Amino acid sequence: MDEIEAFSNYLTKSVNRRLLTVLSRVLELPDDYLWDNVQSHGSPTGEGYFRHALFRPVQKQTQEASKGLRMHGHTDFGLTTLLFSVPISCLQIWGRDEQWYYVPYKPGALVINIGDTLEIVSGGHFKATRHRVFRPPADQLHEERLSLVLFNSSIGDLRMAPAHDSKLIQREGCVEEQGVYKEFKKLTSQGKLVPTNRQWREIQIATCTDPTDTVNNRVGAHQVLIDGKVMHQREYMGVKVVLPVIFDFQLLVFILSLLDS
Ligand SMILES: O=C(O)CCC(=O)C(=O)O
Ligand SMILES: [Fe+2]
Repeated sequence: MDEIEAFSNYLTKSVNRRLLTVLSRVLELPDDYLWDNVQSHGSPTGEGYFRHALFRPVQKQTQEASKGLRMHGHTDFGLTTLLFSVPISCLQIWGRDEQWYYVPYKPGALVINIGDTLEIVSGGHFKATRHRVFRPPADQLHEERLSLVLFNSSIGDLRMAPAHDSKLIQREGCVEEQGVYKEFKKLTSQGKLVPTNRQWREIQIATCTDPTDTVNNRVGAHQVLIDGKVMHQREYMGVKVVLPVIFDFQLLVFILSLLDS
């Protein structure tokens, strides 16, 4: 336990703090701005957590119900997420060309996701990383996968808002046309309160949808068609969150091959 605590402390107070320094500098804020004003403190991970999970290969029935999906496309709620690069490829990110890509394995590397809070604090200059967990390529389907993730959380009572002290935001304004920032902006411009970091975090964790739920994971339930693309749509506290599913032809071929065998 002591070792885990020391490791969490190191990841949060050394690695993440330096990361927040770099991100503060990009926003032309004092070096410790994000660490002092947004990062949650009080324990090794503040209100965030360090998660260690070992995933076993999934059974055929689960594989078919989930269509290979292990976690829906989403953005993390907080400031930054630190994921340890692992040799079993499951983590995917959404590319600018609107395709999902496996994050390549780099021994000893950390994968850093930008979370919703950081997107909003940065006035949309940083985009929250859209990612999902998907079945690995065929040659890794029977392997166990270790997932080590540090979620850096932001101060629970804080309402999410752009850092108006940022010289970058003062000079260039906010980037309003995308992501969760756009939805938050809509609420504030209607004079409504946006959720606090704690509310945003808790509702997302509590209502996380199950990829094997064949009742809700279909168009007309949790999914909608936008410009011919299948999107996963949820609403949390008046904030609409729409994330891509897309139809995967490789997957169709894979399922048909399972039915054949
Ligand atoms: O297990 C992983 O690689 C990522 C998990 C994840 O994205 C999450 O828990 O938010
Ligand atoms: Fe995530």
